[in-house]
Amino acid sequence: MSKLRVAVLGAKGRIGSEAVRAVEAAEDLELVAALGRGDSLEALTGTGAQVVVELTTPDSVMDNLDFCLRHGIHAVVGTTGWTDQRLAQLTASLAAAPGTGVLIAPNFSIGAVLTMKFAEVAAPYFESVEVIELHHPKKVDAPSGTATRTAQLIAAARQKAGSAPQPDATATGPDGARGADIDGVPVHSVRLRGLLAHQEVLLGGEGETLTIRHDSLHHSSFMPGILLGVRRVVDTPGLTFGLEHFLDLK
Ligand SMILES: NC(=O)C1=CN([C@@H]2O[C@H](COP(=O)(O)OP(=O)(O)OC[C@H]3O[C@@H](n4cnc5c(N)ncnc54)[C@H](O)[C@@H]3O)[C@@H](O)[C@H]2O)C=CC1
Ligand SMILES: O=C(O)C1=N[C@H](C(=O)O)C[C@H](O)C1
Repeated sequence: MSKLRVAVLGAKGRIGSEAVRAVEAAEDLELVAALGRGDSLEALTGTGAQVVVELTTPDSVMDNLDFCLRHGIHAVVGTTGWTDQRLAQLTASLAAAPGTGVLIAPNFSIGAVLTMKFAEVAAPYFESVEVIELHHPKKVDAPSGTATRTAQLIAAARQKAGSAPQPDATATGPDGARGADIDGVPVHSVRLRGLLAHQEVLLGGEGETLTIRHDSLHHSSFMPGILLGVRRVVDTPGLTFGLEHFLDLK
């Protein structure tokens, strides 16, 4: 059986360099390009890449995906910065590229995907829900893509269940003291030397709390999810948002 031809964008970055090693080590995949900032995307067509793993920056991802879709190259995207407007733009580009698949995964680690799922299930059962994400200090975006997605899932689950607004008597204090408001869910971002990627979802009800915590201790935690995405995206045209769809968790 012929190997799937894979390219990595952001190949010199923290997660991109780990992805290069993971693709090289996979027997059913062939790494055909490992591109960094400034490298020409023409290498993708020149090498016949079938799938791109996009691990760059929010300011690069849209142009890179535009190139991929114009050339019928599938994409597995870990880069953050996904707004409704960007998703609408991508959906329009995908409509003009029938048969091409894009997976956007806010988080590729199984534990983080399960954290999001557990939080979504638990959220309607508690009065209060807040998210704390903790990352290394070189991260450029806040809140993290994972925390943003977690808060959106929590808010949607609470709205569906008819949950009341969260209790919060805060009337004074500096801006930001209560975190970012993502669909009514407070999200707090910590940037700390020594950390990699961590998240806690705190839920509170009458006389009890529940804490759901996940820790990515090494970039290797994201690799099985990336490889799963590469193998599945080629048979999944259109936009898939969230690795849970490839884990049969939805
Ligand atoms: N979904 C997930 O599970 C994960 C997502 N991420 C996300 O992946 C992205 C990258 O994270 P890190 O590796 O920590 O950042 P990083 O800054 O270490 O790496 C990004 C790399 O992309 C390169 N780059 C920028 N524009 C480029 C372009 N147009 N073409 C090719 N390369 C380009 C940069 O020069 C840099 O080497 C971030 O958005 C981060 O949040 C990170 C870890 C896990
Ligand atoms: O920048 C990171 O490191 C990470 N980014 C993703 C995010 O913003 O959620 C995934 C993970 O948290 C690591």
